[in-house]
Amino acid sequence: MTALCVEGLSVARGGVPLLEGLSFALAAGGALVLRGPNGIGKTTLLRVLAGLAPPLAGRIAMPPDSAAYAGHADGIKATLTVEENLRFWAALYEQRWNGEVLEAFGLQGLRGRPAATLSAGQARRLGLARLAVIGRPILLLDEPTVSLDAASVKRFGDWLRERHLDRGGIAVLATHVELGIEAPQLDLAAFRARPAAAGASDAPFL
Ligand SMILES: Nc1ncnc2c1ncn2[C@@H]1O[C@H](COP(=O)(O)OP(=O)(O)OP(=O)(O)O)[C@@H](O)[C@H]1O
Repeated sequence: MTALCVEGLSVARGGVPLLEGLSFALAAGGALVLRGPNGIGKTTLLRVLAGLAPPLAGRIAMPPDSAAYAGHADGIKATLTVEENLRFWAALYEQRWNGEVLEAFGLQGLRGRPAATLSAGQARRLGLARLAVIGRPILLLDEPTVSLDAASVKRFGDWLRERHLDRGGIAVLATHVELGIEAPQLDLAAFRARPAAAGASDAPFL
């Protein structure tokens, strides 16, 4: 059964430690909402969990090839249509194509449109629909509802609850928006990295 376990994790950005001593565990069906002010390190943490950047310290345990990160860049191929993009991703991840995803993300009327012509919210819906076709059980979601209207937020929340979490998926989300899922919140302010202790630098040699 899929699980995500984080122990004593510290992360840095641009060489600057941001968060330290993070531990949490999620079993199948579990979700966690990351909270904290701008710049605390939510994106950095999600990228480290996704394996896109190395941790400073600590351990991340999950089954191999089980996570997908969805960040600010939607990763959409502009010259392909909406449906071609989704079929491309499904094939890349060796998943069976199922056209139901178009309806689940409100894309059926846009299936033949070149992705380059989508509005910001429509492109975001396509980027989120990617998550539904690649079949990864652990979703790492960075502000997934940016640019979405209220109906699209609800549609995504419903999909996440009914089609992902209720089927044993896991999600870690940075979001300020209510998605209608039951999830504990982790306030990252409590894990802000302390400045290096006095005397720890090599200033005497400068
Ligand atoms: N390329 C970079 N090089 C150095 N520092 C960076 C870089 N990108 C971001 N930072 C800094 O790293 C810190 C953490 O950024 P991060 O994007 O993880 O925060 P966040 O909690 O996701 O913020 P927000 O809520 O604004 O999206 C911030 O202080 C930011 O200014």
